[in-house]
Amino acid sequence: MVKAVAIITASDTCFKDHSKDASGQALAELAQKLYPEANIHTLIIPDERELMERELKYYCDSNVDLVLTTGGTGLAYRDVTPEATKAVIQKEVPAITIAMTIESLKKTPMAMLSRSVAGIRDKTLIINFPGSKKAVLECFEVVQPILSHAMALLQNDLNEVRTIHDSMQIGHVCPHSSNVDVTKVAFRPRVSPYPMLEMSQAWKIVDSVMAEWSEHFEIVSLEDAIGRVVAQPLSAMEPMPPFDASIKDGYACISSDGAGVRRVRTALTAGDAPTSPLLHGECARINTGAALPAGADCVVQVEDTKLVTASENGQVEIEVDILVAPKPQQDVRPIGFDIPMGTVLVDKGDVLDAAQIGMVAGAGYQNVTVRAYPKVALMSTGNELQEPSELKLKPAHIRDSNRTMLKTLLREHGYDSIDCGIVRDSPENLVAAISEAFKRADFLVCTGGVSMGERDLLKPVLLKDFGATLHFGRVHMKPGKPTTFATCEFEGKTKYIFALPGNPVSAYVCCLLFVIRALRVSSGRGAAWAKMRVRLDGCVPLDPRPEYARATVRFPDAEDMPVATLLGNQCSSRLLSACGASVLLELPAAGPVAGRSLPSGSLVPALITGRFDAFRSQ
Ligand SMILES: Nc1nc2c(c(=O)[nH]1)N[C@H]1C(S)=C(S)[C@@H](COP(=O)(O)OP(=O)(O)OC[C@H]3O[C@@H](n4cnc5c(N)ncnc54)[C@H](O)[C@@H]3O)O[C@H]1N2
Ligand code: MOO
Ligand SMILES: [Mg+2]
Repeated sequence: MVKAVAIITASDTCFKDHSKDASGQALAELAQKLYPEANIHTLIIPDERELMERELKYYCDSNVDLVLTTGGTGLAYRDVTPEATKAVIQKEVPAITIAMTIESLKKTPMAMLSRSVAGIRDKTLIINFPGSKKAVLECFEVVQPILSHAMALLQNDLNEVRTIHDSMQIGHVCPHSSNVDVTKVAFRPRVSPYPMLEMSQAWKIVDSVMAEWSEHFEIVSLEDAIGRVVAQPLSAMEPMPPFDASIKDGYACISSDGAGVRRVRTALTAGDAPTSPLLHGECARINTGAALPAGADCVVQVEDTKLVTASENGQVEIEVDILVAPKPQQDVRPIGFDIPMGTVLVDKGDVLDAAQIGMVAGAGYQNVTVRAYPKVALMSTGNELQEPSELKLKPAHIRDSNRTMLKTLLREHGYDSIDCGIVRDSPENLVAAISEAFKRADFLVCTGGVSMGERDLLKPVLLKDFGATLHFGRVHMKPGKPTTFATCEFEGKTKYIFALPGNPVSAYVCCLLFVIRALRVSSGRGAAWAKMRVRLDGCVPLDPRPEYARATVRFPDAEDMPVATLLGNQCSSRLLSACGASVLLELPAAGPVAGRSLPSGSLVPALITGRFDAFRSQ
């Protein structure tokens, strides 16, 4: 267990201006990612041997597990980090720096000029890294696989050491190995072998894998086209309006007649076909949307007229007075005013909304060709699960809430799914059910069985039985840490697997953040959720992992920021914390300061994943 890591930057330049310390910053981020629960201490000192020795001793004697230095390893006069390190270590571990050098030499012969040292003082491992960010990133990748084992050896953690040795015997140590023997529970890895990716990396992977999705098309009726992505443009085959139409209820006139009394020749309501042309001195009573008679070039609204004579029974207007001289084209929509013929009504890539669908319907289309959605299969895994409809709960059982939730969540975002039921936690059951799901769908979204328990079999089954490529198996996020994304070839087709954690809130959040994102990318829509900044209306404790906290939002005043209220306890099992959520607050990780919280009034980014008609606040 790594509780504390220290990063020391040795550089005269960075000591004067801390903002220049890119390599120390990079090391701190890498260490935090690898050991999210650890305290990370950072320090910048000038290239002074005595100072370096003092700080190395201080951290080692304070029981820091790992000290990583950056800088001062070269040939310059003031480069003294290796000398200081040699002075404090009791045993050198030369192969660590040899491995780093071998790897760096593949990139640049300059690696020959690094004099890095690695060694141990009591129970602390010290490693010198070069002073550039690029070199730090490359060298860290080299040493990362041995760090946890080295820590376990130094801390005399016999269990951990034995597990790693055993798993080396049976081939467990490679994170993406398919050689996983799920029958040997004692030899299962006790530390997750899956690298913990940052959210941004995980999203990048999802986006790039889904970008490979081959486009398919389907024809759907306009009524089913809401939210779909247009694959073939549609153009107006006729102008809108198809005739000169009145914009007002009034009288169609000849503008050159000016103001004055007119004989009311006829009455035209919407849908009436005009008969003979108007003559000078005449007008036609007309309604909004009706076609103007030939000869008329303007409409005078009824408010600007006065009755002069009418039939005795009041049924017929005979003469009206036009009080204001009209202008040509006044209150007339000429042919094609709204949509000229040939206008592109919807273009390739448009995401259809109700207005577009109405416009296309108005142009005479009944169907539209859109990007096909992937077929999605939904499956819950777990020996403890019962169908929600079962009347009585068996001992230690719960009803499956995830499947119904995910089905409706997907539907809310426009995606149908195929129900593949509940699958029990055994390799045979999982293999049979996953094969069946692959026959029916392109995407498999399943929940449960992705963490560290001996019944968490999804990852080994995907790797061993389906030869899947695991793109990631852990993400630095809460909730959803063990979220898994894999692809595999099945009967000549690529299948996309989102194995979400079983905890209902984790399944909910990860469906929004990964599955819906992937569905959007694969159907040609933008990946990202719209974001806004909100003001917290209470103090919010921070988790060691970056957190997607569920909250409602209110808009107190047009001038003010929207205000977010957390939906109670954010425990991953408590689905109440997602009920009525309008947003997922993007809370930062607490970082090295344990117990850190954001004070009330802090501004945080929020992903808009829900509606704003939330009914609850707790
Ligand atoms: N030793 C460790 N244990 C756990 C870790 C870890 O890192 N080390 N991670 C925790 C985290 S974080 C999560 S999230 C969960 C993920 O668990 P799994 O994906 O393996 O899911 P299960 O173990 O099958 O179930 C977890 C939880 O959720 C309930 N569940 C499962 N399916 C459903 C469903 N369809 N409807 C309702 N509730 C469901 C299940 O009963 C469990 O309570 O692992 C932690 N453990
Ligand atoms: O990541 Mo888990 O989803 O915290 O409970
Ligand atoms: Mg589990």
